Amino acid sequence: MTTDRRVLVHPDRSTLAGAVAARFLTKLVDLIEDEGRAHVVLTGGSVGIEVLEAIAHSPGRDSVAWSAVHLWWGDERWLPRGDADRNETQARHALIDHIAIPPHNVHAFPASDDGIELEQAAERYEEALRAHADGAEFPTFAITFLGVGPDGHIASLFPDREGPTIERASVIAVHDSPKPPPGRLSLTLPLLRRSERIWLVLAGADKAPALGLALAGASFADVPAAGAKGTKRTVFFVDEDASAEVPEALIAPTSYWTGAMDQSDWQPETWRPTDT
Ligand SMILES: O=C(O)[C@H](O)[C@@H](O)[C@H](O)[C@H](O)COP(=O)(O)O
Repeated sequence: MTTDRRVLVHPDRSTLAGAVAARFLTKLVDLIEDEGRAHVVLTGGSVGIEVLEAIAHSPGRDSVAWSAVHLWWGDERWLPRGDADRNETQARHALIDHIAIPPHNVHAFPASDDGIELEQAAERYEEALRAHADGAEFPTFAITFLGVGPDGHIASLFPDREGPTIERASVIAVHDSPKPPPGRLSLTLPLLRRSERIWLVLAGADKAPALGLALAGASFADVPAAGAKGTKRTVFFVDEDASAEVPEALIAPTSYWTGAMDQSDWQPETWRPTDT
């Protein structure tokens, strides 16, 4: 078993979303069979939501015992409950409204019209996490999805802000997000890194430089995606445009061949497709 980071390249974002959805459902069924329950962290962003839509449209969707799944978010935008730009709203429309998951298993961040301040909202979410920790400090996240911004941000941890380097807290209030809205809530890297599997999903040529830097050893203060590392697996699911600056050695052989790969080099026995 390796915790090395792996890059899986797909021809386009639609194929990427479909492939991640298929992997997710298969893995989730196995995890529930093995562990009895699975805590999953969702992400906002267009690619993350497309993945949720692909899950909702998958024939395997209803093969999951959703009552054994708990859904969390890696971050949230400080907007009124039900606002179309909230990650929760988009995830409900894309997937949650279409699956038989108990409402108390869906752990949304507080909203800006809940009558509390951003800092109190961060405290409340941390309390909710601790309340579902099964005797540990926090739940063990089986799979954490993360989108990646063109600047390498993940969740609401942005370069040139204090968020990526915060060690003392697990859930923080963000007041100065360069990506609107300025007010956000975010899990911090120490909490995200408790995830067994971190699945980063990104597409588009504008993501290529940040991905290349993240995989080439940039510091997570400069490129927060560089700090995303699961305890068991870290997989970057990308489309071909986003893979343009990925070191060749990190691109896992996939069912999709880019022009750069020489098919004669692939020894299928050295790569386990279920290795995610
Ligand atoms: O609240 C958010 O905006 C997300 O959590 C953010 O971290 C997002 O995942 C990235 O900005 C990538 O977004 P795209 O997939 O749309 O590029």
